[in-house]
Amino acid sequence: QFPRECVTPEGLRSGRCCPSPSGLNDDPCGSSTGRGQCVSIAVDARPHGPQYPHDGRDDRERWPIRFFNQTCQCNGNFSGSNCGRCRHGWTGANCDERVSVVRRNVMQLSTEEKRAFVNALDQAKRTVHPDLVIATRRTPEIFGPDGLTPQFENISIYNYFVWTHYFSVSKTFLGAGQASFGGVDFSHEGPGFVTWHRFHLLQLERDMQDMLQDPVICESVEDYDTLGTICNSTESSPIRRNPAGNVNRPMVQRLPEPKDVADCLQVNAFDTAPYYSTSTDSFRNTIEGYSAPQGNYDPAVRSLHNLAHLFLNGTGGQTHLSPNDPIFVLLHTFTDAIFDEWLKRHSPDSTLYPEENAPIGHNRGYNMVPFWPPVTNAEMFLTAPENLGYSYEAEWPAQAFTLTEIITMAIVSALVLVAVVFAATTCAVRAKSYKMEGRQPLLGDQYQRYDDEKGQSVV
Ligand SMILES: O=C1C=c2cc(C(=O)O)[nH]c2=CC1=O
Repeated sequence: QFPRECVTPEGLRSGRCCPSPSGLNDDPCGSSTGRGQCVSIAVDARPHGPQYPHDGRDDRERWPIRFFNQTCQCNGNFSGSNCGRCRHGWTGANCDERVSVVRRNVMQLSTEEKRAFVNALDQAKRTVHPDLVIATRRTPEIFGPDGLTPQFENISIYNYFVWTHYFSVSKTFLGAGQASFGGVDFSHEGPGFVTWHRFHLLQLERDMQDMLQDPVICESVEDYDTLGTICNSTESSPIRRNPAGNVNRPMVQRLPEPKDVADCLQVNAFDTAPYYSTSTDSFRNTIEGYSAPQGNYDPAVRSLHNLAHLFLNGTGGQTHLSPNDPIFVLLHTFTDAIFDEWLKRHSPDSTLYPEENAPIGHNRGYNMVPFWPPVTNAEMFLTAPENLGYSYEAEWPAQAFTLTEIITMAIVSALVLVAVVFAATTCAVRAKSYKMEGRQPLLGDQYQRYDDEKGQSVV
C-alpha cells in the first residue's frame, strides 16, 4: 500500500511520501525534469452514507491521510508514486505515445498461452513486490512496541493483490474486548464496487500475475478482528474449492447465464439511492449480484458476480480471502468487461456516479482504499479503450429493445399504418370519382413503373 522508502520513522512522522524516481537522488517526484511535484493531499470531505456510524475510529477513513498527507502530483501523462512511470494507456520516455492492450478471452487461449498465463501468476506469487510494502498494525501501533520500528512488511505481488482486497473489506476495530464493526466495506456494496475492482486488476496487471494451488494468506480473520491486528504476509493452508457443492444453498449451485449478462446490460441507471446492496434498478447492484439480473432488488437473490463467488463454495466464496483463489482474476476481469460494455452502451456522464451519501469509501471523489498513490473512484468511471489503454476480446449479446422502446415502436408503426391506409383510401376514392367524371388518373393501372420495366422489384 505504501512505497518502501516512505515507511521510515521520519517519513511517517512527517506524513510526506514524495520519493525520487529511481536512479535520481533528492529529486522528489522528478520535479527537476517537470514530471511532478510534492503536494498536500486534499481528501474529499463530502458526507458518506449512514451505514458507517463510527467516524474517527478507522485508519481507512479519509484515505490515506491517517498515514500520509503529502504525495506526488504528476504532470501530464506521468504517473506513479514518484512520477517515474506513465498513466495507463501511455508509454515512452515522455509518456506521450499511446499504448493499447487487448485482454484476451481465456476460452480462446491455446494450451501454451494458458500455461504462460498460469506461469505468470505463479511467478507473481513468488516475487516480492518491488516497490510496495504493507502495514501490519493499525496507526496507533504503527511504530511498534519500542516506538521506533515501523510495522510494515514485504509482500509478493500476488499476495499484495490478496491483501489489498482483505484490507478493504476488514471490520473496524473498536477496542480490545469489543465486537468489531462489520457493517463496513470499502470495495463492495456500493458504487465503488466496479471502480475499485477495476483498479485492483489494473494494479495486478501492471505488477504481474499470480499463483495456482498455492497457500492462502489473510486466513486468521477472527484474530485480526478481535485483537485489532492486521493480516500480514504469512501463508497458511491451501486454497479450497467445491463448485456447486453448497448443499445448504441450492440457489448458489449454478453459475450465472448469458441471458443474465444481457439483462443486466439493459439496466439504465448506474446506481440508485441508497447506493448500497439494497439498491433497486441499479446497474451496479445488479452486476455485483444483490439484485435480480433485470435490476429488481430482492434480498433472497444472489446473481452475476456474487453468484459466481458463492458457486465456488470455498476460498473464492469468502470475501476476506477470495483473491487467494486465482480464478478471482478471471471472474473479476469478466465483471470488468461487462462494466466496460455498460459504459460503452450508456455513455454516462461522470455526474451519474454519486458524489455523496454513498457508503464510506464509495463517493465519486473518495480515494480508493488502500491504493497508493491516491486514486479516486471517478478516475475509473471511464471507458477503458479510450482512457485506460485496454480493451476486451469479447462478444456481447445484441442489444435487445427495452419495454419503452418496444411500446414507442408499436405506436409509431400503428400511426404509419393508419396514415398509409388513409392515403390509399383517399386515392382510391379520388380515382373512382375521376373515372366517374370521365377523367383518367394521372398514374392509372395502365402505366408501369420504370423499375418494373427493368425487372426490378417494386415497393
Ligand atoms: O469474495 C466474495 C465473496 C462473496 C460472497 C458474497 C455474497 O453475496 O454472499 N459476495 C461476495 C463478494 C466477494 O467478493
